[in-house]
Amino acid sequence: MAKIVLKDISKKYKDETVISGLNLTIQDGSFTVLVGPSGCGKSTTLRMIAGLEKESGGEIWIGDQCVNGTQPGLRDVAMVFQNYALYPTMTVCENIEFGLKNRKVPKQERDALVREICEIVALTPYLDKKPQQLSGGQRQRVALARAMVKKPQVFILDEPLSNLDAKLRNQMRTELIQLHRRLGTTFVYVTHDQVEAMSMGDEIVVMNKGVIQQIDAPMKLYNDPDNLFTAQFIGTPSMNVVDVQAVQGLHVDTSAKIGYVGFRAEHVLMGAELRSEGLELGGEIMTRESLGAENIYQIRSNAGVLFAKTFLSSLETAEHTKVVVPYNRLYYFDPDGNRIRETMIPRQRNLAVIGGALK
Ligand SMILES: Nc1ncnc2c1ncn2[C@@H]1O[C@H](COP(=O)(O)OP(=O)(O)OP(=O)(O)O)[C@@H](O)[C@H]1O
Repeated sequence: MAKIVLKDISKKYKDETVISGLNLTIQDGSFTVLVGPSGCGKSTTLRMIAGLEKESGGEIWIGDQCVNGTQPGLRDVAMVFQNYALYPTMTVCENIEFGLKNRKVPKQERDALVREICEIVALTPYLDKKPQQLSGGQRQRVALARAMVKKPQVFILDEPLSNLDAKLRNQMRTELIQLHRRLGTTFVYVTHDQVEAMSMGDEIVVMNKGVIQQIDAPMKLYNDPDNLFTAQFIGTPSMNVVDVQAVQGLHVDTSAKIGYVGFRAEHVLMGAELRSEGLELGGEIMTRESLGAENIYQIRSNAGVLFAKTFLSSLETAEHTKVVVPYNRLYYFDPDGNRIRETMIPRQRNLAVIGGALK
């Protein structure tokens, strides 16, 4: 087990800086997920920790060792990738023990290790099979087992589930969470899928354009985002955000300049739930997505398309509707997208209106 510390890390490819001034501490034994849109620098960060990519500046510490310049094989880190990279001509057993053989681990010890690990990842019945005789999930387990026999201080997983179908992906997520609990080793996991990040990580690092936006536990990110990027990246549907210019009658006590007002779809009140205090908007219901107990509506308002989520019985599409968001459910951001936390509920407790007069 080991804590990982990245100090002022930068990475350039030729003239292009893809990461600059990145500082990150990954706690010993945590399941830390790096998440962000494609190209934001997640894999590059991971590959620098593993030693597969050289940092252009800064220091990387694993445990009490600065590993700048240390070869990947000597970092006590095991990696699992999206493409399992198994040897097709070798059996499951041979694939798993390959690294041990290279390290000249005696046969008896090798056999015991392979048996132990295969029990954990439920591969014992498949030891003599070749990779092409296995399902995607089983192949991914072989890749995991191959990493596990090294008994590394740190597991690094780069989108390991993205080749699996939705059902198997769900199952493997649960298996990985259980595996992490069982091993107690530091897991660093990369995904572009915020749902995967939220369901697996105990600590989530949200990245955008090579810059860390926020590091927090999943629900803290969702309920208390530091900025517009995190607010809109985490959660489905995404947080509704309107330009403050589109809002009339909102009086907020704050010293900061408000640029945007945000609210979550599930905090939108409709029909019988409507109140006489809050942010009110009207519009046409464009679509209704029924999730069984809940409905998600896309509403076209004067301030753009907004989402509302409710357990109330269905409203019809094309219907004109009025909705209200209570003041204590509003998030405020400055014109640069930074969260404004020090706000007071509006002095005038009445309705503010989005998008001008209602029809
Ligand atoms: N070998 C390379 N040479 C030049 N540019 C690179 C190289 N590898 C990555 N990049 C650039 O660095 C940036 C970060 O890439 P990286 O693969 O880390 O992103 P990512 O967040 O993991 O994206 P994805 O989810 O698509 O894998 C991208 O703009 C990419 O084009």
